[in-house]
Order: sequence, then C-alpha cells, then structure tokens
Amino acid sequence: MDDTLQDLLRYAAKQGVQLDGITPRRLPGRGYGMVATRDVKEGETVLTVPTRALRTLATVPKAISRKLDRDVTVHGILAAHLVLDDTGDDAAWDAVLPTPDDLEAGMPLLWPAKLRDLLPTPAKAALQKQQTKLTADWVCVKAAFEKEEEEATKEAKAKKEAKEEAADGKRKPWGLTKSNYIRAWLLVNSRTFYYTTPRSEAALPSHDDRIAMQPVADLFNHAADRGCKAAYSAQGFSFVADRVYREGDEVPISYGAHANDALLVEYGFILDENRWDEVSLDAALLPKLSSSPNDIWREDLEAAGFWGNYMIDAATPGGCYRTQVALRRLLAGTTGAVKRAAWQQFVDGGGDGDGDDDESEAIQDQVLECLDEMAETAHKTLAKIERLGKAGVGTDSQRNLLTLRWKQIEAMVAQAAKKLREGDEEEEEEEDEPKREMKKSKKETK
Ligand SMILES: C[S@@+](CC[C@H](N)C(=O)[O-])C[C@H]1O[C@@H](n2cnc3c(N)ncnc32)[C@H](O)[C@@H]1O
Repeated sequence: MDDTLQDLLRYAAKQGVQLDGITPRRLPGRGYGMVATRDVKEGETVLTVPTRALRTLATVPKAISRKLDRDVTVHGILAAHLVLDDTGDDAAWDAVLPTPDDLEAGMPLLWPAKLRDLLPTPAKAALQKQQTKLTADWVCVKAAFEKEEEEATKEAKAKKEAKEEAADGKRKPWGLTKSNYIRAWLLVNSRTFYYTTPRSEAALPSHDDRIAMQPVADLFNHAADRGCKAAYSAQGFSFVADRVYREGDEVPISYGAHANDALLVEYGFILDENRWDEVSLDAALLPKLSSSPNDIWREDLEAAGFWGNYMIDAATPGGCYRTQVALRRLLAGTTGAVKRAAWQQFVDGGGDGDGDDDESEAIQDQVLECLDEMAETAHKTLAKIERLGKAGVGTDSQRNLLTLRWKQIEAMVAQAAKKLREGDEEEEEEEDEPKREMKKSKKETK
C-alpha cells in the first residue's frame, strides 16, 4: 500500500472511522474505490463513520459561515470551507481527492462549450441547473471573501502554492480563486451524503441542504443495482454489505436510481450496464409538438404538466406515460373540440394508455418516427464529435466519454425500434393464426 493510503488510514483511525474487511485502493479508470480485504458476509458492517468525523454546516468554522448570507446553499458553504481551510488537519484526505485534471476529464461543467453543446437533452438541462446554482454560490462567496481586483493576483499565487505543495507534499490552503472554488464545489457535488437529523430538519427546510461530507466513506464507487446499504443514527453512518463479497472484489454503494445522463453531469462518469438508463425523445418530439397553430398542443401540455421529459427505456420502448399523453394530444388534432375534451378526460382520469387499436398504432408510428430521428441525431452527433477531435477541441477523455454516451443512445434507440417493430410482426402473426387454424381444420376434416 502506498504512503498516501497509509496516511489516509491513519487519519481515518484518528477520526474514529472503522473499516472492517474493506480498504481503499486505486482502481483503473475510477480513481479510488473500496475493495474487500477478505471474504465479507452479507449483513456485515464494513465501515462506520462517527458523527464527529462528518463535515456538515455545523463543522464549518463560524468565521466562514457567518460571512455568507442565506442565499448560499450548504453545498456552497462546504465548498468555501474546502478552499479556505488552512488548518492542514485533513491533509491526508486532501491527498486522495480527485485532481483538477481528473475532474476536467469527466465533469461536463469543465468541458469546452462546443462539447457541452453536444450533450444529450437531459444532461444539458441538468448542467444548466448546476451552472445556475454554482454561479449563485460563487457570486456570494466571492463577494464575502474577496475583492474582485485581487482575483488575478490570487490566481497566480494559488498556482505558485500548488507547485510548492507538490514539492513538499503538505496541504496548503487552496486559496479562493474561481477555479479552486469550482473544483471544491464539484467535489462536494459528487461526494456528499444526505443527512437529515432532527436539528438539520428544523434548521434547513431544503432537503438539498441536509448534506454531509464523509472523508473515507466518500471513496465508495457507485453501482446501479447493488451496493452496501448506508444508514445513519445519532452515532453516525454505517455501511452494511448487501451480499457476499470475495477478497479483492470492489465493494460499491448505490448513489441512487440515476440514468447515465445524470451520472455524467453530476459525477462525471457513465455505466456500461445501467438498469436505470433511459433516452430522451425531447429533441425529436418537442419540435413536432411545437408545430400546432397557436401552439395549442404546447399550451395544453404545459397546463396539464406534461410538457417535455419524454423518455424511453428498455422496459418501455413505446415511451413513458408522459410520451403517451403528449402523443395522444398530438393525435387529437388542432380543431376537434370533442377529441380535445376526450384527451383532457384521459389526462384527468390518469388513463392507463390503453386506447383503441387505431390510436395505439398511430401512437406507435409517431414513437417510431421519433426513434428514427434520434438515431439520426446520434449518428450526426458522433460525426461532429469526431470532427471536433480533429480540430483539437477538448481532451481525448472528454470526447471519448461523450462518444460513449451517444453510442449508448444509438444502441438503446435501435433496440427500442426493433422491439416495437417485432411486436407488430408478432401481432400480425397472431391475427393470421386463426386463419391458418381454420385452413388446417378444413384440411383435417377432409
Ligand atoms: C464519491 S466519489 C468515489 C470515489 C472516487 N472514485 C475517488 O477516487 O475519489 C465519486 C466519484 O467516483 C467516480 N466513480 C464512482 N463510481 C464510479 C463508477 N462506477 N465508474 C467510474 N467512476 C466512478 C466518479 O468520478 C465520481 O464522481
């Protein structure tokens, strides 16, 4: 085990963090992760983190939190603490945190605009929200701690300090520059745990503010459909094995039921196998829905709360319920009041999507059109990424990640279209079946 990890384990022990049967290790392509040091039984507690080892709003020095007004999120305050901390107490943890280069490779927030423009629709929307929240936090933090004119000087100083740090291996305060703040903010974004206590519940109305950083426990990587169960009490957090792990196995947790677009923007990676993954049809369907006279389809769908977020996944190749509602609105046309009222009734009654055969077929045809369009979009986007690569835009890691995501989309869209078309063929065969049966029985009776 290298010195960095030895230091981290000593630091963990000092904080009262107890590892039992797992240890952090470098893993190819995913930074650090937790690995079983022996066979671990299902139900065993593999890690406990006492409350005193958590980093929450309550542990941010008052000198920092008092200067920040109520507009700054707890996320933003924890990030400010990371950059301003000059105690050196967490040097061992600091040493294993992802570097600026690591973050730049995965986090779309740090990608060049030309690559960000090519993100799939849900990823773009998530990125937009992230940018808005970060900007609001940064504006307040900067106003509280830094005079604008000093920024350039501080940036230069921080670079010099980073070099010195590399030289003597000790943690220095990062310094309050915009790039350091963004790094800290993204680290908080990707390594906090929800932590609701009676106190935080009373003091922090927003669920998003009830968060804690957990040095060491934040080295668990994510798995979509399994992973240790995290639980917390007044004593702190514990992580319990969800199944048997053999010595050397990676031991993950689950960050939640996230599709790959969300994982990409919030955590900077995507999974090859992700049972929560889905593809947005918005890029194909929203323009269709925007083509009615006076924008009546949009108006109706917005009023009913069904505008956008039209998804398909492996289990629903014909589109989610929202897609069905939107397409029913489109098929109800623009002039027929009766059809429009029937659609409204369908929405109000929470219709189950079963319509008459003609309508179901028409909906499916529309979905197939959208799927074909999405396949075309994926194809064109992949070509654009390749061209950007030739023009030297972005790094290989950034472009590879984006390429991989669009290839996943291409495959999911093709799979959905195949399933729908095969479904049609099966139905046709079933319809033909009675005829064949009839012919057969005629022969037999002869
Ligand atoms: C909470 S940290 C986990 C520890 C992290 N690997 C590290 O070295 O600090 C979350 C980050 O780990 C990485 N990560 C987590 N799960 C992953 C996975 N299944 N595949 C690839 N990277 C993963 C991503 O970079 C993510 O932002």
